[in-house]
Amino acid sequence: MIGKLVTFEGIDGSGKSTMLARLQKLNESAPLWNSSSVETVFTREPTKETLTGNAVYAAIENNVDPLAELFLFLADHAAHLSDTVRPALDADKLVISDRYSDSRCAYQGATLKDTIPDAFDFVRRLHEPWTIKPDLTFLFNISPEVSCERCKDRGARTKFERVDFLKEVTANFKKLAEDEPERFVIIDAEKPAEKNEKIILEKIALLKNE
Ligand SMILES: Nc1ncnc2c1ncn2[C@@H]1O[C@H](COP(=O)(O)OP(=O)(O)O)[C@@H](O)[C@H]1O
Ligand SMILES: Cc1cn([C@H]2C[C@H](O)[C@@H](COP(=O)(O)OP(=O)(O)O)O2)c(=O)[nH]c1=O
Repeated sequence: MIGKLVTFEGIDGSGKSTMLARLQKLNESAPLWNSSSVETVFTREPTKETLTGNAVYAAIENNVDPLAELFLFLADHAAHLSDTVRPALDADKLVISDRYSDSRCAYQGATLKDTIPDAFDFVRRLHEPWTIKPDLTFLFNISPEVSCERCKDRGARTKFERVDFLKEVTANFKKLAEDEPERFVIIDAEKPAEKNEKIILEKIALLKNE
């Protein structure tokens, strides 16, 4: 495996999809990786229009048992690795994923905290034997209040978009970033996207030379 894996993490409405779309557009005119635009793969978790991704969205909408939900998210991660991430890395590509394993530690670490002892660590350890670790993770940091304000027009799209819950998720993301400071870059996601795009492009350029 010789490509590089970059992930975007953060609570709902922190601007991850907006940034991914900006980079995708930029990549069409000025390739981010090597000489051709096809050498960067833009992807996401939960995956879209796949068997496992559809199962995850159905689980979120139907309030299934949180442990069952975790395993659906994990199944989607396994399928994402084998269908998209591993083949792209094997072909020396840059992979940029909107959400990845840290979302599980942060969100399911919170949904399971009253049912599983040390849920955060349990979720992290479930990934370890088989996941592919990102080379670089941008953590889009906004307050849960701003997040909910930005998401208010999404209707009942996800049950996770509540200030008290997002505070716990934020604390879990913070813990992940503290544990691996060399992998994480914290982005002030309340700042304009243009400014953050510049920071992200600079870090990706550095990664290319590693
Ligand atoms: N840097 C920013 N400043 C202000 N608003 C932003 C910024 N980035 C994104 N937004 C807006 O916030 C909302 C949520 O952004 P989105 O990219 O969908 O977040 P996410 O993918 O993290 O859920 C959208 O309406 C988007 O236009
Ligand atoms: C990938 C992932 C997402 N989620 C949650 C975060 C979102 O609230 C929801 C749907 O993800 P997503 O569609 O990426 O939402 P957003 O665009 O708001 O970032 O699923 C988890 O709880 N665990 C996970 O492992």
